[in-house]
Order: sequence, then C-alpha cells, then structure tokens
Amino acid sequence: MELKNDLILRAARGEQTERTPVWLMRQAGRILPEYRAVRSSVSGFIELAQTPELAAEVTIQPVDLLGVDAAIIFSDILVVPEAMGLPYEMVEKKGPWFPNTIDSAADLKKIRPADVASDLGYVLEAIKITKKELNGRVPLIGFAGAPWTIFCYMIEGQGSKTFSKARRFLYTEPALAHQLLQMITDTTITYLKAQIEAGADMVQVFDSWAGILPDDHYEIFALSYIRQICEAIEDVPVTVFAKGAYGSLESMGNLPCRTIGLDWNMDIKNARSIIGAEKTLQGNLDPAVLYADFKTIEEKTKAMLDTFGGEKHIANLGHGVYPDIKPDKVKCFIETVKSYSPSLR
Ligand SMILES: Cc1c2[nH]c(c1CCC(=O)O)Cc1[nH]c(c(CCC(=O)O)c1C)Cc1[nH]c(c(CCC(=O)O)c1C)Cc1[nH]c(c(C)c1CCC(=O)O)C2
Repeated sequence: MELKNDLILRAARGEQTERTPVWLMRQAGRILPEYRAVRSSVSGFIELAQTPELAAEVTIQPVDLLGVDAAIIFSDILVVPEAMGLPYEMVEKKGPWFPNTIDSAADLKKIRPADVASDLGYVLEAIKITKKELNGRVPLIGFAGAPWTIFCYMIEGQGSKTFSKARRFLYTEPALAHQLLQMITDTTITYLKAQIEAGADMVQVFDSWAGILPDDHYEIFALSYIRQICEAIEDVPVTVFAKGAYGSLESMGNLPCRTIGLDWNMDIKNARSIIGAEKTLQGNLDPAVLYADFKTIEEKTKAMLDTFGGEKHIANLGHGVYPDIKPDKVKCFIETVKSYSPSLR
C-alpha cells in the first residue's frame, strides 16, 4: 500500500520535506471524547487494548479528528511484562499495578521470554486491521518500552517517584539485573520485528524513567540494551525517547537509530550540538503549553519550530499529552505546525 502522506518517514530518514510532520505522544486516548465513548463500551483499558477492532478504531481517531501525520498503535508498554509472565491491572485514577513482581533469582525463574505470536498476537492483529483501515493515509508507528523502563515496573510493580527498589536492585543484584534486562531486550526485539512485519512503518522506544538513573548506570543498564534493539531493527526508522537522559545525549547521538526524542526540559540548540547534525530530532513543546490560550500556543509552537529549523525535525510534545487537555488546543498546535513550518524551508 502506497502512503499518501509519508512526511514523517522522510523526516526520520533525514530527507527534505515540504513542512514539518507532527503527531503527539499519547494522542490515542483520553483527550478525545470519542475515545472515552469506545472505552466505556468495554470493561476497561486492558479489554480495549486486547480487542483488535476497537484498538484499531481508537488508533485512527486522532488521524480523523486531529489531523496528525502519523497514527500510533493503541496498546501499552506493559503488554511486554504481561507476555513474559507478569500480568498487570490498570487501576482507575492510579495507573498500572502488578500483583507479582521480581525480587530474586527464584522470581526470575517464574518468567520467560514472550512467545510474541501467541502472547501478543492481539497487538499484531490490531496493527494489521489499522493498516487496512488507514488505507495509506498516514504511516503507523509501532512501539515498545525500553528495557530499563519495563524493568522498573517488573521490580517495583507500580509507578513510583523514586523507583528506589529498581535502583537498589542494580547495586544489590547486578548480575540478575542484567539477566532480566537481557530477557526483556530479546522479547522486545522479537516484538518490534513482529510489529514491523504486521505493518508498522516506524517504531519508537519509550524510556520514560531514563531520568532517574545516574549517567554511568544509564549507560550500563539502559543504553547498552537500547543499542541492541537499534542494531536489530534494520528495516524501518527507529526513534529513541529517553525522558530526562540529559547526561547521555552524546551517547544517544551514537546510537544506530534515526531519531532522538527530546523532552521539554532539553535545550534544543544544546541537544543538537551534542547529538550532531545527522539525526532527526523529535519534540519538544512543554505539554502544559496546551493549557494556555490559543495565541500563546501559537507563539510557543512557532518559537519551537524556529529553534529546530526546517530540517530533520518531527514536531511533538516533550512527553505525552495530558488527559485533561482540550482537543481544540491540540488542534491549534497541529495547525500551527502545518501552516508555519513551510516558511522555514
Ligand atoms: C510509562 C508508560 C506507560 N505506557 C506508555 C508509557 C511510555 C510513555 C510515557 O512515558 O507516557 C506508553 C503508552 N500508553 C498508551 C499508549 C498508546 C498510544 C499513544 O496514543 O501514544 C502508549 C504509547 C496507552 C495508554 N496507557 C494508559 C492509558 C490510560 C488508560 C485509560 O484509558 O484509562 C492509555 C490510553 C495507562 C498507563 N500506562 C502506563 C501508565 C503509567 C498508565 C497510567 C497513567 C495514565 O493513565 O497515563 C505505562
């Protein structure tokens, strides 16, 4: 199927584009009343994610309703630990919760590399349906959590301000930590390859908890595994988004991936000079700007676009869109990128 809009793929490959492509992390979700309607027709997030027809429907909603230049498959990074043997629940207003966690060598024996085709077949099916229904309108992004972020949930069992249990494990059980990280990495590689095989046009790796590790640990326990993933994925552009990895930008510039995502606290010019001219950068408007009035959103978006310049940039927020943002404000951001960015060429 020929893509009618391949701006994001060309930008990721470093090619010139007529304008800057734009999408939002977490665009498929609660900001849209149409999403909430579909979600309330099932028991909750997990059933929605496991029902391929419905997952495809909410994946496509932001393309139809917001005008983004890419869809991202509706799923979650936590389907990977689940497929490895640690089921999770999504607790209303609190977030994910794992009844069982990893704390010892004995716990590690209870989990396994996922059998992607059967354990995660529902995601692959959702990708196939989405590709068909998108009918080439925009590319589809596949994704997975980075091994370090998945490790955090498998050890901690829930979100945390400090992830001190996960970080303690790196000091008390480094060999076990590497064993677990390698198992997550192997599963993630198989999973991302299967997503590409099913139709994903590019993939993003989310390292949401990168920022809690000191630089030396980030290199040893996080980046080395991300590097394996980047090396294994050859057919489509890979984006690495490591939130808060300020001290590791230089190493990230050396990853064999096409795009680096910047969070909103990363200085664009500084990041560009550290990462170098070759890679595409993605981001990085402060998600809270979308609480402001339309005029402020336009100004802040234009300023961001000016700083990135008209090449090798994919416009996005610096993290996922907050669930209580009004869709009209998101549209203002998207429309500003579309109307203003041609002037930067
Ligand atoms: C850390 C992380 C998770 N999930 C994800 C990350 C990495 C990105 C980031 O840092 O934001 C990634 C994710 N989660 C979801 C997507 C879907 C695609 C998209 O639109 O980006 C993606 C890419 C759906 C979701 N994942 C979740 C929802 C909300 C569930 C609902 O509908 O109630 C959605 C739409 C739940 C979730 N899932 C997770 C948490 C902490 C929570 C609870 C907090 C929250 O609600 O945002 C884990």
